[in-house]
Amino acid sequence: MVKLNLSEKELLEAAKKAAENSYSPYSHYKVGCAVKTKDGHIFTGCNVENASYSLTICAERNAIFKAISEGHRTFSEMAVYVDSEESFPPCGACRQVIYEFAPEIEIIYANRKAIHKAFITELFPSAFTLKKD
Ligand SMILES: O=c1ccn([C@H]2C[C@H](O)[C@@H](CO)O2)c(=O)[nH]1
Ligand SMILES: [Zn+2]
Repeated sequence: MVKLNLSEKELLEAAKKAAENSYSPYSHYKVGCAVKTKDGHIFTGCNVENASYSLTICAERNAIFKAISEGHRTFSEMAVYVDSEESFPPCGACRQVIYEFAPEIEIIYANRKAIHKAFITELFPSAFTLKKD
């Protein structure tokens, strides 16, 4: 079990709260994510499912896209919470999106029983990138 500092605890609490808004009548996985921008704002997101399953958006991408849409592009921390007894790190699609905006970020991912931490570079080695303007 990893130890969290105060800022990380606050972020995980925000992710947990966001999971309460999860719309997941198909998988029943309630996922919440909170990202902190380098200037200290917290944005949250939950997973939103659809009867056409592939249209589902994960909590992580929802949180990041909300921040980007509000003009925030630099992130220092991310926490993901799933209201379940099993934990999973972000899916492949989310890893690609996280890497785009925060290639050095450490991700806290937790469930009802355990807390884990991993850098995006560990989860997503050899990332696909392009030169930016
Ligand atoms: O990184 C992930 C992986 C899955 N989910 C959601 C999508 C779907 O609603 C449910 C089961 O895949 O979990 C996330 O929110 N984040
Ligand atoms: Zn995902």
